[in-house]
Amino acid sequence: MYSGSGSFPAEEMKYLKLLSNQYKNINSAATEIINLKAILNLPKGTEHFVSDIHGEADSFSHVLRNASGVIKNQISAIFGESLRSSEKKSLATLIYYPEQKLEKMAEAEEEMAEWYKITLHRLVKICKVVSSKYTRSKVRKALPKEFAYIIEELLHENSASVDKDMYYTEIIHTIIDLGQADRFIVAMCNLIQRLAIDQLHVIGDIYDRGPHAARIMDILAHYHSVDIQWGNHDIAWMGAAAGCQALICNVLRIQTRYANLDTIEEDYGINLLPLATFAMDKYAGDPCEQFKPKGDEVLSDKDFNMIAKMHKAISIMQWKMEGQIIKRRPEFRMENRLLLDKIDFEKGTVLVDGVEYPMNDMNFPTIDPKDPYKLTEEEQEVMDKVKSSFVNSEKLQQHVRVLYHKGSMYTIFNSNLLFHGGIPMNADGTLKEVTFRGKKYIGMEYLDAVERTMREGYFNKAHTEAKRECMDYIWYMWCGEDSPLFGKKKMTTFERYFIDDKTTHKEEKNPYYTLRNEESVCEHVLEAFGLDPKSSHIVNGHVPVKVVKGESPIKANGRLFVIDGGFSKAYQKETGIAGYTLIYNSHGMVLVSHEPFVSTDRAIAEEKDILSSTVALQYTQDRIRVKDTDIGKKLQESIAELEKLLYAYQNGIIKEQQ
Ligand SMILES: O=P(O)(O)OC[C@H]1O[C@](O)(COP(=O)(O)O)[C@@H](O)[C@@H]1O
Ligand SMILES: [Mn+2]
Repeated sequence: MYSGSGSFPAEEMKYLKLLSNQYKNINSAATEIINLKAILNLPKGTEHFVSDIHGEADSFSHVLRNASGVIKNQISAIFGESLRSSEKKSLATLIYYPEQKLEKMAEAEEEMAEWYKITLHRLVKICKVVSSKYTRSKVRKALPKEFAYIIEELLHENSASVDKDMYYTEIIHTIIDLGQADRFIVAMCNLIQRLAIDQLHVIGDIYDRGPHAARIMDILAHYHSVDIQWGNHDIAWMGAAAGCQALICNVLRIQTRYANLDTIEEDYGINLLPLATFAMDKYAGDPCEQFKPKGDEVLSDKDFNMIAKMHKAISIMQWKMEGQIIKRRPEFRMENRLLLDKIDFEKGTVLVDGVEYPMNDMNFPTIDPKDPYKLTEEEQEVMDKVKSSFVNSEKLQQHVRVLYHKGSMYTIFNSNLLFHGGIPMNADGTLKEVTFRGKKYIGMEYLDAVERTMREGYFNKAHTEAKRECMDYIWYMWCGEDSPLFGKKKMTTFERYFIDDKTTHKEEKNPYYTLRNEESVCEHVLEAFGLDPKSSHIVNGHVPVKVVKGESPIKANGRLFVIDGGFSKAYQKETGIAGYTLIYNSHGMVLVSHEPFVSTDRAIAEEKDILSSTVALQYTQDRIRVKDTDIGKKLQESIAELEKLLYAYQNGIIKEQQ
């Protein structure tokens, strides 16, 4: 309680008077204080962390729907042995995919009215548990409008008296009689899904490799509470959407590499015809051996060959556009990536860091050895058309704005520091000083400066030098050595396509990626971000955890988690699993690993859930409450202000309003 003496300083008075417009008298201020104090004592909401989704919308969506296995566990905890395991499975499937499951039930179930009744009672039970740690007002906000009142009644039912029991049974009857059961069940299932995850954190790399990044972006755009830490693949798309030609080429190269043209053409309405026609003509007799698309997509021979040609055409354009950036930005110090001018067109070799290697492909009809970084007229035409499609794609621009709006380079949330890649570090574990746009930065300040540039590159006026400069920097963040999102000495894309000697494919990582295994190093990073080194954690993605080789996602004695578990199918043979979710609930932290997801169809028809297992736990002794969280701190500040207002009312400093 505030125990001041006399009046308040002028500034404070101004603020309290404003506050008194909202809490007009002693009663309303006191009520609000009581409410806020009650919230402080509730268990903290559950946070889920995922990363490196790489276009795998179906498994990502499933993991959201089943709350990384939490809902299934809750069903078991609530119903225990009182339900058969097949019934529990069926209930779980209903909660994850209510519309589809209802349709199936309508076909198969003979006693539909009875099924509705039993199901509604079960759903109410689950809903009660998942909503129990939120305030009524928060649950109310999550309720679909049309059923808000009824659901609230049902949630706060405690059938102590016979009368009440009849009342609730009557509600359920009426819902069924009025033919509203389906809609009502869908509403309840969505509510359970929504309440199971209070805050979602995406630690980057939503895009590339997998087929449906656009669908993931649609889900995130409408998600009730999410923050995104940009990954290198996300910023590649952000730069491409801003109009950076080198990144447009990169994005298209990766889409053709994984034969994911649907995202480009269907989701984003980007016309690839100019590229396809050009590639079919220019590389007509070329089998484009090195550019055959990856993945298990079934393609006709015709499509397969066409995509390979497009893949090669856009890759050559990429190296040209990148070469132009490297030449106009000597400050990037990326001259070792200028390889087109190191090709010996007679000998069929290339010089990489002074060593000569044979090239496995020498058909370069568009490269002029005297001016290898210049686009041909035709390439320029393709570039112009494709670029215009990117900057004018309404859907892409909308998704990129979501990335800007909900995303950032790093986030600090409830004492956890989240970022996709790494913080540039010296070999001795100190943070590396980086020169960025002519100024020197370290650690957090560097990431802040990068973030400003990321925003400027997109939002600044088109056709200005400032915007162009920022777009070049966005490209640097995709593949530059000192990029916190990339953090490897070089991206050896050219070598991977054209040099068979695998030693040239190596991409040496910044010391951060090994030093982060040490607790003291993580503590140092946490401190540099203003966090308590003994109680905070770092959460990273970006580098797949090679579980098959015995690598652990938990590093530095539990100070750091790497949660790139391989949502991406292409990386599952490396990781041996199909993704992680880190869960931070009121009991502590839990890391859950997921088995591969088969398909949404089988998840519904055969009730196949993702098998998830707990790989690590960090449980606290006392339950973590809202007062221990960031929101709790804000609430405590509000309470302090309200107590001052109360004091002002009680001591005649501010007049009560009616
Ligand atoms: O496996 P792919 O698709 O060939 O990609 C390899 C490239 O992807 C990268 O690993 C970057 O992607 P990630 O951020 O997903 O690691 C590069 O370092 C590497 O050159
Ligand atoms: Mn990455």
